[in-house]
Amino acid sequence: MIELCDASFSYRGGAGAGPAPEGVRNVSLSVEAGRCVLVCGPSGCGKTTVTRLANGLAPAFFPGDLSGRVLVDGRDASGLESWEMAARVGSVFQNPRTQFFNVDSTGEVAFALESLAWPEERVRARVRETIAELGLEALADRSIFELSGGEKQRVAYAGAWAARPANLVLDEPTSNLDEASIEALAGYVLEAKRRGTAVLVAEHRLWWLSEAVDEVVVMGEGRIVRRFGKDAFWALPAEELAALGLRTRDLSDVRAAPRRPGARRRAAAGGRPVLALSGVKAAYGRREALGGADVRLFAGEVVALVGANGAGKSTLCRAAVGLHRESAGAAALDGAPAGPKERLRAASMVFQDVNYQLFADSVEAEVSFGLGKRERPPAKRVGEILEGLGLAGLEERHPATLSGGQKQRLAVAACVASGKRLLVFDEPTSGLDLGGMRAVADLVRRLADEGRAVLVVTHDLEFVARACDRALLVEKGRVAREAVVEGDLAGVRALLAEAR
Ligand SMILES: Nc1ncnc2c1ncn2[C@@H]1O[C@H](COP(=O)(O)OP(=O)(O)OP(=O)(O)O)[C@@H](O)[C@H]1O
Ligand SMILES: Nc1ncnc2c1ncn2[C@@H]1O[C@H](COP(=O)(O)OP(=O)(O)OP(=O)(O)O)[C@@H](O)[C@H]1O
Repeated sequence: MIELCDASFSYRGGAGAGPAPEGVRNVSLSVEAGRCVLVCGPSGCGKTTVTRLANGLAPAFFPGDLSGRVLVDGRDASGLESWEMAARVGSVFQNPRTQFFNVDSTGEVAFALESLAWPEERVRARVRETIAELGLEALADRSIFELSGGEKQRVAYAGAWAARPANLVLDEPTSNLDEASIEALAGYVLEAKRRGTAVLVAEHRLWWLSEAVDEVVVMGEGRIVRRFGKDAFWALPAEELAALGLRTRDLSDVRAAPRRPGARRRAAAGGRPVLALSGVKAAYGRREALGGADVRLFAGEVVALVGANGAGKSTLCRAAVGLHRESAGAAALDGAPAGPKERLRAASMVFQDVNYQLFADSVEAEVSFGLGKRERPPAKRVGEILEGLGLAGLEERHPATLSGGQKQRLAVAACVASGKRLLVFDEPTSGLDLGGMRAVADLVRRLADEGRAVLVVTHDLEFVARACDRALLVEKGRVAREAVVEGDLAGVRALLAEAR
């Protein structure tokens, strides 16, 4: 059982402008055994901070001032040793990469059990059982560094689940997962509840929790602003959920924003693509990740790369912009053969894990970081980009102190400021609330309408509906099929169904 009693937390050194600069204020909630409480609300409202209080990371790893009380199984969290906390609370972080203590996946699943000093035989048996239960056989004994984003998230969940802790704390556990894995996770949460586990989840995306959730706590600017029981929450009209920044998988945007036919016509007429990849192969050591992928991307269009976790989407993007050298195949920019270096010069990319690409010491400096003097946008343009992505007021903040969604939008801002013609975004809306997703979608759309070519890896159907012209299904390292985005997204849905 997890209880927060009038808990307030301010990050030390985190004070500054922007929403909820102080972390969270006067939060009271309780998650009883066998129940699931969802914490939601717009980006920066304090969801992650609530999960950090529940698993003791704040203040143990995130220094700050805590008042009020946090109780885990009736014990004051501040009095629990870190191993005791780990034994009681299994956690999945917003960014799974930051939670691994081991370099291999199986070691990571065993880690919590070893910390509890279980005998070796018992650890082995439980690890085997957990891997089988979660269907992770293909990911066993792999280097953590060599897993795709979704694969990391699944290993993180297995690590949290292995010890069958009495409490689970999940911070946006679906942000990198494909549809099948999200459904599976929903099933595990139900199973955990059935076994009496208390489950606290921070999320923007709601549909996968429709069966599991018992109580919904909505936050705004660091405080709890509303609370609902399960039935009252699901009875709320869609507009009200949208006003709270929540993602209900409303796909009506696809009708509200008719696709621009220009780019598609050019593509159909066999015009010259900005980027053409044909038969591109790429590998990590001996593991083949791309087995002959073809992509044609035209100026003025946004093309989605969809497909299962581990299908090769991120690798395809890295190869497209010259960051991962292909072992075979051809690439061209505007019809002329282009090697990796030329593509790297022509393109800008936002990585799936944006923590790898935030380098500057302020939000404002980050937007022009790495650009030559002549390429730097004027201050007014930087201001406009930040404003458009809901980051106005955070200019002076250090990027490391931003919430997950704020970091994500900052990386997008920097990519946009580069002024390059070929833009590649790897899951730019994972972990974004409705407003953030729409801001990124509209910005991406505008960039394409201005004549740029945009490639986006995404599992986010709402984003596809709002921003994309076409979707390409990546399957086992190849582009297997494509669909035009229109109407009820039937074509894209069929692609995703095939991906499973
Ligand atoms: N390490 C930190 N240092 C200083 N301030 C922080 C830190 N982490 C978060 N904050 C600030 O605390 C507030 C709450 O952030 P938190 O990460 O809890 O929000 P969130 O609701 O999880 O956001 P998101 O949906 O974007 O992940 C924000 O204003 C954020 O900028
Ligand atoms: N650094 C690496 N070293 C070795 N193998 C890797 C590495 N990165 C990815 N892989 C493997 O290559 C394959 C393709 O990974 P990639 O990251 O391109 O997939 P993805 O479609 O983007 O997945 P996700 O939706 O989970 O992000 C997967 O089998 C993955 O395990």
